[in-house]
Amino acid sequence: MFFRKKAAAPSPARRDTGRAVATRLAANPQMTAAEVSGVELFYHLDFLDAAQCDTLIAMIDADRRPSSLLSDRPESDFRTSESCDMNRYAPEVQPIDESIADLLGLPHEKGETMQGQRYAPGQHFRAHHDYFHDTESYWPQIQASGGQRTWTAMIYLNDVAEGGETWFPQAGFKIAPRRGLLLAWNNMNPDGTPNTLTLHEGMDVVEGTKYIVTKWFREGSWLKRG
Ligand SMILES: O=C(O)CCC(=O)C(=O)O
Ligand SMILES: [Fe+2]
Repeated sequence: MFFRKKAAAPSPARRDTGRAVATRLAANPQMTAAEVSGVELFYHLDFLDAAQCDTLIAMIDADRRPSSLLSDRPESDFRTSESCDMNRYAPEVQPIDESIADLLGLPHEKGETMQGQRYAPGQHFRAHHDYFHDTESYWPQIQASGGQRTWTAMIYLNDVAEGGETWFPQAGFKIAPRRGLLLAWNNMNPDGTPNTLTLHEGMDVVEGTKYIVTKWFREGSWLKRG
């Protein structure tokens, strides 16, 4: 009898989603594929205009609360930003929410509620994976709410005077906040297993305030049908 750490099982559904989204993004002339090793990562320099960014920033400022962390071992210094949920049916949010899903070619039902995030100087989100770990106690609840996360889309709502870069230390990629820029990456490997190289960090803001929105997509439907 051998006892060894269970390897993640390949997933044809996640593999197919990964391929379909990457093919769609690669075919979009407004998207650029980032030169990184081992992670599928694309960006769009001007996904939102200044007025859309300002609207979302005002909503985040009005509704922010300390960010939370889904983990069996939360650390107090790990994610020090503030967050809020962006109601997908709010008239200012809905067109943006749907345009992100359309950009990736995913049904909006697979998208979690868009999250607004605000980082003051000294605040950060330490290195983490966006995918869920099937060894954590939250896993059954994740499976019941659409399963594993596949793609992440993030939009920077403003320029930041210093700091606040998003850093992928293992893939060797770092990008500074730039108003309106959308970054999207596949959290899975080509075979549909979690890609450890997607480890990333929201680095400390040094000067200014950083505002972003993040949209995580699940393999199944996150939205409950009523
Ligand atoms: O703030 C950043 O640059 C990264 C945010 C992030 O990783 C997330 O929201 O999952
Ligand atoms: Fe993340």
